Amino acid sequence: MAPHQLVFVTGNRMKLQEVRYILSQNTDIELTSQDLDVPEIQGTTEEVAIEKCRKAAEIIQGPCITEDTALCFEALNGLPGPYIKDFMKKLGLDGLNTLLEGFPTKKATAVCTFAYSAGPGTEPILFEGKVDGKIVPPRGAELFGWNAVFEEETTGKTFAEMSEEEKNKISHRYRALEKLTAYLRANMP
Ligand SMILES: O=c1nc[nH]c2c1ncn2[C@H]1C[C@H](O)[C@@H](COP(=O)(O)OP(=O)(O)OP(=O)(O)O)O1
Ligand SMILES: [Mg+2]
Repeated sequence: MAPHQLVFVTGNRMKLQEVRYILSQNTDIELTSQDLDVPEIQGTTEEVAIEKCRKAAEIIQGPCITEDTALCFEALNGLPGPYIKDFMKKLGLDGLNTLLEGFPTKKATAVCTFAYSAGPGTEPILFEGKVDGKIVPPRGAELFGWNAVFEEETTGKTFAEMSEEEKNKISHRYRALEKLTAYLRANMP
């Protein structure tokens, strides 16, 4: 069987690295990438994901995948959600903790949404993966986004305290990619 080829449009090198790692463990997909920071609209995570993938397919004039990561705080009814990037930029990792001071719950869910477009003019399809945890003062190397302040529920470790292998076996991204690859297997044998 010929390997599948897929273009991942993302401006984030760490995402790309994790996606390459996960796909290389589980599939014969050959991933290429386009380093574009596609503008993101406001809306629900689903709306943001669909619109970004639609625009990415237009720009590259072909099939592609995009990915949106949201970090949803239970105490804030799901915020910052898809706006976590701006929150982190303005508040930093300590600020994410401060934000929850005074709230009884620090629970958070990491949500990864992949979108696949078969090409310009087609409706993107979404694949979602979630993992539960809570927001804690930073622990571990601060190499990727909010990894150091997200303590995963079942292990009690922050993502930053896990090896690449460990995170990529249980992460929101792994779970979303499982669904995407199952779809590709079923529809593009
Ligand atoms: O597993 C993760 N562990 C820790 N931090 C993470 C993770 N995954 C995304 N992140 C950060 C990156 C960005 O600050 C925000 C999501 O924003 P998001 O728009 O999806 O990512 P981005 O703009 O960096 O790349 P892209 O060009 O694919 O949109 O959360
Ligand atoms: Mg982005």
